Amino acid sequence: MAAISGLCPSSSSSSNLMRNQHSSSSLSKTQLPSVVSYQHHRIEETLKAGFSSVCCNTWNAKTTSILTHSVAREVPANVSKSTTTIDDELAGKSKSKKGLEMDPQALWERYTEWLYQHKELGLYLDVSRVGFTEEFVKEMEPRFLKAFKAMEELEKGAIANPDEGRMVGHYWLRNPKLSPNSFLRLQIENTLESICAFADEVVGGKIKPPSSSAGRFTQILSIGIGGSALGPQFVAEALAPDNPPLKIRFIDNTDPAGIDHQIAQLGPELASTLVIVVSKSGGTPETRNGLLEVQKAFREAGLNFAKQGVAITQENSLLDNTARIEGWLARFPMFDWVGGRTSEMSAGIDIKEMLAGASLMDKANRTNVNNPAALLALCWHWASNGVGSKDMVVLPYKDSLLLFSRYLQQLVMESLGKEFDLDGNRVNQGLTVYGNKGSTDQHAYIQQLREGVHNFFVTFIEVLRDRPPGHDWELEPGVTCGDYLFGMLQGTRSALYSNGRESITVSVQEVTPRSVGALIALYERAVGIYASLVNINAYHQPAGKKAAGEVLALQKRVLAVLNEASCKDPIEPLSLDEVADRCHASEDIEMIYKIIAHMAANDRAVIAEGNCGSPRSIKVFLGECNVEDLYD
Ligand SMILES: O=P(O)(O)OC[C@H]1O[C@](O)(CO)[C@@H](O)[C@@H]1O
Repeated sequence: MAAISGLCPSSSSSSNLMRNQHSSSSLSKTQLPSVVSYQHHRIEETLKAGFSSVCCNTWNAKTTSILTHSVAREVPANVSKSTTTIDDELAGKSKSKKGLEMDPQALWERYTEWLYQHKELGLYLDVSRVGFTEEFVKEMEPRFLKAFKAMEELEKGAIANPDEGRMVGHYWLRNPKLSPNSFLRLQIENTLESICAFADEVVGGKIKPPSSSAGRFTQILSIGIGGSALGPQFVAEALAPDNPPLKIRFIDNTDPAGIDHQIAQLGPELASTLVIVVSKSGGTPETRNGLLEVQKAFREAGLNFAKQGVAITQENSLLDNTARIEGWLARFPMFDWVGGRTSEMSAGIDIKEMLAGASLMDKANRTNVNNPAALLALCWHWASNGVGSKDMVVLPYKDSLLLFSRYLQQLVMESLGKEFDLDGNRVNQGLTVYGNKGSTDQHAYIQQLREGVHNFFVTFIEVLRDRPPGHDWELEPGVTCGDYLFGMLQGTRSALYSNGRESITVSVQEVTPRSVGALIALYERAVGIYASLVNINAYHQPAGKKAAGEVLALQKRVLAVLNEASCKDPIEPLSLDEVADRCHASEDIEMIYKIIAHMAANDRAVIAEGNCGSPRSIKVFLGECNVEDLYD
């Protein structure tokens, strides 16, 4: 508990949970925003909006001054209008009144006091622009203790996913020695070795496609969805070299036009394409559909799919069995105890380096002292009141990290978006994540973040190195292209702060397999800790794959009814009411209308007469009657 008390910047203990231990700052307790009680803060959200004054007014904020400030924020006439432009952003200033009230010295103190650094990884975490108070940190301490304990148990192999009765073992993937038994350890180590060996042989041309003039694989087509797509997509985008030995493209949906597009883009290179089908369960319909479409394209091109197909899935899943029976080129396991959204480290690009980065980050997150994931979780809890009342906007200022926001969207929202807590209470928890990339977004929705509805907090992802050494040049005196990107980030951070909008900044030296692994590990852990703080299971996905099944079952009944009526002589066109009635699904009449409209739009032998704008006028029948169907 003593260590936990160190959460507070005012503590004299050297064992601070998250605070920068190496700080030389002598910020005293009285300088902290200690007047606002946490409870009051919760009840009076307006006070929260006045956080900039908490931070800005020398950390000695008085309740009255916050209220005054808060009220001022609501009275536009008293506030000089923010008229910031890109130039202002580059100058790091906002013309809002609130900006003028800042106390830069106190802000600098808070920055240095709380700055987290992981020296070996070259990673920094700055939470100074999140306004959590000393009281808040203290109040959260017991929950953090519980979360750390739960994480310790999880890493030892506890059933941390109780709804599914599963262990949660993604941390073992980057440190197999942590596995609860030697069987699992060997499984992880052997899989890693066999994936690396396979990848080397594919890249080196030892494993080659059977009938390509290229003589080696030139393309990868990855088929998967959710965690079985977003991780590889993010990592490929972040880390692929300019001219990779194999180019990678993805099918991550059941949109036929999208699938056709990917196959068309491959053209004759289909013959030298390695198709990797990723599905933990091995039965996800979208992935199955992508596979069937691609297999059809192979057949039509006279190619043998099995010789170019790789399955990554749980042993004995439908996909695994299919791949085994059809004799696919290779099969690699996904483990029951690794969730799809945390499976990024189970196969990929230069995974050893990624694993090393993740492992270092895990180690840093395993301590009760100066723990970056706990610090993130604390900020999320503070910013969203522990109930997701604010959205998390993720802004990576680096093109290659574009997909990080989408990746985090799944990781965070699928893990935290839960109806019930661990005690069975309905809580409807969550934390909304969205984002694209800076500075591109500067010319889009950041306008609203800066001046509009205040329903978010921001996470900036900063990459310190602009380009590989030796490639930079000044496009105007003293200024490089990368300086602009830097200026955009810093200017936006300042402008948001001046307007009372909180932000976190995560900085890495460069985008490398190691830093990407560390980023993934940082967020995986933060999600796990946050889930403990709000008492939910982060590791299951009860809502998952239920969407299409009922609709497709109804579609089959509609087709059967239409077929029967259309085989009569003369054909019996039916109204929608009649179809619904004969399907015994009157309550689904709207869905029946949509099914018929969709089939008619796709030339599926359904003929609908009448005006689609007035569904009640429609009469429908099949262009072709299938007599055999009647006797099925
Ligand atoms: O890897 P699978 O089993 O195909 O699942 C794909 C995705 O579907 C979900 O299970 C539920 O939507 C995700 O968690 C997962 O990433």
